[in-house]
Amino acid sequence: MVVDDESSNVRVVARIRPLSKTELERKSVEAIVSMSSLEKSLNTGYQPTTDPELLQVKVPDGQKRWFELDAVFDKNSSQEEVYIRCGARHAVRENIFKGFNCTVLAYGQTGAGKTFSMGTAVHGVTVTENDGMIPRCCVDLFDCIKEKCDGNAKVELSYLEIYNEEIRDLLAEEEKPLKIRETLDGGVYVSGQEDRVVLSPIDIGKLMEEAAKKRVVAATAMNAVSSRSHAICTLKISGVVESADGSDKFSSKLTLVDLAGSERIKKTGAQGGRAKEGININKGLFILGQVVSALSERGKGGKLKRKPPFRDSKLTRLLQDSLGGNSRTIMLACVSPAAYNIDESINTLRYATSARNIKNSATRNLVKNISPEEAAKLQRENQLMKQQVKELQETVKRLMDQNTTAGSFAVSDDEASVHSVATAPLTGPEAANDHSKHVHDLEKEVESLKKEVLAAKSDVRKSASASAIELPALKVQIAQMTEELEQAEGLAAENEELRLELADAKADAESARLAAAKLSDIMDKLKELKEDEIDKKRIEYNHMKKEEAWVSFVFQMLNNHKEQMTRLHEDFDLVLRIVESPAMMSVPGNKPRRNLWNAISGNSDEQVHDPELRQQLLRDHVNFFCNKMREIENEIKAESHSLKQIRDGIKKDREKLQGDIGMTEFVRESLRKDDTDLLQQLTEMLIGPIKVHTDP
Ligand SMILES: Nc1ncnc2c1ncn2[C@@H]1O[C@H](COP(=O)(O)OP(=O)(O)OP(=O)(O)O)[C@@H](O)[C@H]1O
Repeated sequence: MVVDDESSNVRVVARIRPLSKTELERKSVEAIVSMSSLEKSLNTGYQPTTDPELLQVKVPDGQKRWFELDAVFDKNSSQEEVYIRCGARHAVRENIFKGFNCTVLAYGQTGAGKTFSMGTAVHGVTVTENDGMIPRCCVDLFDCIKEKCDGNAKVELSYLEIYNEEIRDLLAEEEKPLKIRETLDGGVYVSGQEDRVVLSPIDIGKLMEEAAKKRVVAATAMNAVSSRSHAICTLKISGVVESADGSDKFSSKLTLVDLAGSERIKKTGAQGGRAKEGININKGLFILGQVVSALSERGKGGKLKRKPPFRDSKLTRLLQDSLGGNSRTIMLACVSPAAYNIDESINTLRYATSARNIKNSATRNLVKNISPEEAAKLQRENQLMKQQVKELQETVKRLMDQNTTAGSFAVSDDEASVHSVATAPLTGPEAANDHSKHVHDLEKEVESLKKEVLAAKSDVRKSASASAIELPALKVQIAQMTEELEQAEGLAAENEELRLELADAKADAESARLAAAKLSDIMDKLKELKEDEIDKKRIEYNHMKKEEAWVSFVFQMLNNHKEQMTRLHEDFDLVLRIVESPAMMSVPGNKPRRNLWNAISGNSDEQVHDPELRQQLLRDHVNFFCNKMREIENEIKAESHSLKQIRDGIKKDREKLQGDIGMTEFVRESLRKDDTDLLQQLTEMLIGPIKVHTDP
C-alpha cells in the first residue's frame, strides 16, 4: 500500500552502504544484506509503500537474524531511490503543504553513511545524482511552492549544532547563548536562534555552506571526515494553498537531522578532546535510545508505560516534537555491511525496530477557508517581504561588485584582503579605506534593516499563529493534565490496595510465627514427656527385677530351711529308733546308720547299748532339735517381715508409677489435640479454609 497522510507511526528505513576501503583492506565480509525484492522500485517508480521489507544479518556464530523495517536500501540504491522510497519526498511535497511538521533523521554508527545520505548544501536549482536528502528536500520544496502557492510562501532557515551538550547557532555571526524554551502546546523552540529568510534552494545552499565551515568535523580511525556534533537544519514554511473549497493558510516545519555517529572510543582511536566528544555523542545518543524505547512501549489503553526522558539531553529536548509529538517522522538507520561492525549494526537495527512502534500525533497547522481578503493580504505581505529581501540581496551584491571592481576589501577572506591592499590600484590606500568603510557601514545598515523587517514579520506571524494555536493548545494541555490527574488517582488507589494487602500479609505472617512458636513448644513438651515416660518405665523394670530377685531369694531360703528341717527330722527319727532299739545298729548292711550315730553322738557302737547314755543322747537331741527349730522359726519370721516391707514399698512405688503414667497419657492426649488444632489453623492459613464434607 502506498504511504498516505493518515499513518502516524514513525517510518523507519535502513540503508546498508557498500564496504569501505578500510573494510575491504581488512578483508571484512558482508554480513548484512537486504532481502527486499528488486521489482519494488521498478514497478512503483520508487513510490513509498507501507509493506515492510526485511534485512538479514549473519551473526558470527553462523546464525541469521532478520529485521523488519518500512524499507531497506542496499549498496546499489541510489540517492534518489532512498529519498523517494523512505517517504521524504512525499513529506515535502504533500505533508508540508497540508500543515504537518515533518522530520527526517539519520542515525547510526560513525562512518555508516549518515552525512552521505542526508547530504549537505544545495549547489543549484536542480539536484545531481549524488545529492542527498537535504538538497533534494530544498529543491522539491521550492518547486512545490511554485506549483502550489504560486511561488508565494515564506521559508525561513535555521541551522543548529549540538556539540558537547551545548547548542550552537551555525548561522549566527557571533556566538551567543541559546536556550531551549517551551510553547504553550508543549512544543519546544530555541530562543535567540537566527531564522534566515530564504528565497531559493541556492540561498539555502549558500547559508549551509557557510555554516558547514563552522561545524565540528575531525578525522578518526573510523571516518576521515567524522561529524563530531549533531546537526539540526530546520525550514519553517508558511503560506496559502488553493484547495477545492477555497484558500487554506498553512504553517509547517521541516526538520532535517544529521546525528553524530555512535562510536566505540577504542575503535575510533579517539583521545583527549576527541574522546570527550565521543563520550558526549554516545551520551546524547544513549538518552535518545531511552526515549525511543520508552515511546515504543505502551501498556493497556495505549498509554506509555514510562515517561520518556526527553529532558535528560539537549538532543532529545530538541527532537521532542519529532519523536512522539507533533510531526511526521522518518528515521534513516545507516549501517555498515561489514562483519567487523556487526555489533554496532545490530544495535542500530534493534533501535530502529523499536522506533517503528512510536506513534506520533501530528496535527495540521492549517486554517481552512480563509477569506479571499486575508489570502490576498498574506500573499501581498509575502511578496513584499520577498521583494525587500531581493532588493537587499541585490544591494549587497552591487556593493560587493563595486568593491571588487574598485579593488576594495569586499572579499571577506583575510588573505584576499591583504592581497587587495597590497595591489590596490590608482585610488590609493586612503580612498580604498574610505570606500571600504562606507561599504561596511552600508552592509551593516542593510543587515540591521533586514533584521528589523524579519523581526516585524516574525512578530506579526507569531502573534497571529499564537492566537490561532492558543486555544487548541490550552485544550490539549488541559486534556493532558486531566489524564495525568486520572493516572495519579489510579496510582493512589492502587497504592492503598497494595498497602492493605501488605498489612494483611504482615498479620498473616505474625500469626503464622506465633502458631509455629506454639507448635515447637508443644513438640518440646511432648519430647520431655516421652523422656519422662521412658525413665518411669526403666524404674518400673528395675523394681520388677528387684522383686523377682527377692522372691527367688526367699524361695531359696525356704528351700534351705525345708532341707534343714528334713535333715533334722531324719536325725531325730534315727536317734529315736536307736534309742528305742539299739539292736538295729548291729543289723548287717546298717553301716551308714552306725556311721551317722557315731557322727551324732561321738560315741562308739558299743556305747549304744548303755540306756543311760541313750537317754542322755535323746535329751540332747530333743534340745538341739527344739533350738534349731526356734532358730529357723526366727529366721523365717525376720525374713518374712523384711519381705513384707519390701513388697509394701514396691506396691507403693507401682501405684505411684501408675498414677504418673495415667497423668502423662492425659497430658499427651490434650497436647495431641492442641497440636491437631494448630496444624489445621496453619494449613488453613496457607491454603484457605478446609471444607468438611457432610453427607446430605
Ligand atoms: N551509500 C554509500 N555509497 C557510497 N559511499 C558511501 C555510502 N555511504 C557512505 N559512504 C562513504 O562512507 C564514508 C563515511 O560516510 P559518512 O561520512 O556519511 O558517515 P557518517 O555516518 O556521517 O559518519 P560520522 O558519524 O562519523 O560523521 C564516506 O566516505 C562516504 O562517502
